[in-house]
Amino acid sequence: MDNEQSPTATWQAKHRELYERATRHPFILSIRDGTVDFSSFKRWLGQDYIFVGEFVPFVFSVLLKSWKESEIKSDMEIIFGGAAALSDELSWFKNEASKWGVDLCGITPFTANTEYCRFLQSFTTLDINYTVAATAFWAIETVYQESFSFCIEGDHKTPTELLGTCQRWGNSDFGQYCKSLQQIADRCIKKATADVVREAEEVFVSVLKHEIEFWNMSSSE
Ligand SMILES: Cc1ncc(CN)c(N)n1
Repeated sequence: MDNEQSPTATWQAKHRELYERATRHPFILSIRDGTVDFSSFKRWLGQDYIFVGEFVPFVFSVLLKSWKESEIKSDMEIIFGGAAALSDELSWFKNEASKWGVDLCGITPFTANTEYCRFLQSFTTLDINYTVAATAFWAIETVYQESFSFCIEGDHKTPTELLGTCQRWGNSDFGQYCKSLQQIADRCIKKATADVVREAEEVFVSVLKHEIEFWNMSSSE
């Protein structure tokens, strides 16, 4: 990052309590300390497969906004890299579901998931600008990166069966990708009007709240 303050880092600090609840949720802590209930993990797996199905059009809508609104060519390359990886991600979910005996066809989304997916859909309209959408995209990916990387850092007791899942979002390449998304969001926010900056911050907070609800849904009966 350059010497100037990063707006997204400022928001991470300002909303620290919420940020911690999203990235250090009891569900994640239970994976890290090895006490996770595998039925919760299976619930998360099925629900997240549905979520990723909705995340695909969201990411492509960010890509389209970047093509239309960004003067920096590399933004599109970074976002397209993320979009292209989702095909592999959906295959990973199918493979993982068959390993765990989760029937992906028979899954009904829970309320928290439906509401998060509706939130994602709201970004696909043309009136949401690139700055706001790029902020949401960075925040969504970063919560997973910070959560799952914590499960494979230091003195963890993550069950062997879950290491692949944690590595999927916790690996350093994914971390680097999230940093690139953060740089995109920061650059856009620094140039945006006060109204857009306010909207982007609200969206950041909304992502954190949706992520917390998503973890709650996964870990509760
Ligand atoms: C709920 C949720 N948030 C984030 C991600 C990471 N793309 C995900 N797969 N699911």
